[in-house]
Amino acid sequence: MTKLDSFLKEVLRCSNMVSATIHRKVKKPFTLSNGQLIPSGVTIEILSICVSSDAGNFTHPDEFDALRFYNIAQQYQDEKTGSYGPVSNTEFSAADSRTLSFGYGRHACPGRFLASAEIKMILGNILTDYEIKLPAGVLERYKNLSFGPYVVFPESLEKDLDTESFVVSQRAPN
Ligand code: HEM
Repeated sequence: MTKLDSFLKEVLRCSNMVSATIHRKVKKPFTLSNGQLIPSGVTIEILSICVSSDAGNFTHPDEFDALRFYNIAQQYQDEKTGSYGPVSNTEFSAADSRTLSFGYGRHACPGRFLASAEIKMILGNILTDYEIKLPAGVLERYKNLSFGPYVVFPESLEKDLDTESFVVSQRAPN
């Protein structure tokens, strides 16, 4: 399960549905350390995609590494107890300042634990009951398209999703 956790966290790090999270309406004006005034009434947001792809946070941040967080967690594992300790933040459902996938701090997503459990149940069923493969001749995943702050399927893929993009067949019962 720790490897699935790592895989899911890396999927959100690399292919989040949005490139910006933590939107806030400014109630009182304030000034940044570079002198820029942020007036009241405007909406600000954090470009989380810049945080999660920062080389200061992750080695080779542009690569998809399914075991990235699993390997980070190993560094924090207590040899005696086997637990990973609170500092690793490598669980899929952790609100993590290096990815911001679920936000961070007081307003971090409260639904992340439910989302994590649901996604794992769905994936568990798919992996148990189905064979999944790319269509013949296709060797890599389609490229994400960005539309404003949103990451969307390429238009052609939406049409083909059921038939061609993933060849899915149900396993015969044992
Ligand atoms: C993979 C699935 C999900 C992702 C990636 C996600 C991500 C986020 C993000 C980035 C925020 C903004 C945090 C902020 O502004 O600081 C948020 C807030 C929130 N999410 Fe989720 N979320 C997911 C699933 C869910 C589910 C399943 C629920 C409810 C059952 C939920 C309920 C909420 C609520 C109520 C807030 C507002 C929290 C607040 O403002 O205090 N989310 N979520």
